[in-house]
Amino acid sequence: TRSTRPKRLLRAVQKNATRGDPLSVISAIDHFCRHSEWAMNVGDEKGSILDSVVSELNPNTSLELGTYCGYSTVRIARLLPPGARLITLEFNPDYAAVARQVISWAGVQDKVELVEGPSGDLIPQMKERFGVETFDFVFLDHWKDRYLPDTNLLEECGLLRKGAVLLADNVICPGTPEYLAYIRNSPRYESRYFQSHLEYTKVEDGLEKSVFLG
Ligand SMILES: O=C(NC/C=C/[C@H]1O[C@@H](n2cnc3c(NCCO)ncnc32)[C@H](O)[C@@H]1O)c1cc(-c2ccc(F)cc2)cc(O)c1O
Ligand SMILES: [Mg+2]
Repeated sequence: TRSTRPKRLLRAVQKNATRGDPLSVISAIDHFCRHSEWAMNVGDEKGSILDSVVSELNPNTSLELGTYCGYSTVRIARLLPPGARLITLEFNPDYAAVARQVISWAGVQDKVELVEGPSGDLIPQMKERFGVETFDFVFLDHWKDRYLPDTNLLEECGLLRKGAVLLADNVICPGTPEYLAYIRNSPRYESRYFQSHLEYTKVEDGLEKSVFLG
């Protein structure tokens, strides 16, 4: 079947990374994206900021919107304490199939639940179907015009714990203007911008970290 960029990325992981070694999977993907084909992973520079937010928070229950090839899924999952879990949502079955293999190559599959489907349908099912009480951490990296509606959905479904952290990728490039305007002006959030660069480039981009105040 036709080769796609995610499939070529997966082949690079299987060729260059060591099974069960998440760091080797992360660096194999970063190398592939720098030297072979750019891909929309959060990347190493913004990835280090993601790592520090996750390590400081030590979240028990995390949500990722937009798995793509599983790069940030692996970055987050490798830092989670035993018993903690990450639910990641991906509605493209081809991307989901690649991500499942990247996640298991890294050996973090026991901490990750990849659910195929659109976030708009799945978020309201988190409590009943997935036994989630509230999320401690949410990483937003899916369609940029869906950050705000999905944040409102998480609020409406009572899925954010007081003190929960939302970390949004690409708030500059491609940009998420409606989301930024909302989250920076809402009295229910305390936000901070972490300046960085678009993955594998010198273009400015950054992450917005927002604490839900309840
Ligand atoms: O567009 C970007 N990301 C989108 C990610 C989409 C992934 O998430 C999945 N997805 C989307 N919506 C939903 C959904 N729910 C919503 C729909 O129901 N529910 C579940 N899964 C969903 C897709 O299937 C993909 O797997 C981006 C672009 C650049 C970029 C910058 C500069 C450039 F020049 C070019 C590109 C850089 C980045 O870091 C970026 O993240
Ligand atoms: Mg992104």
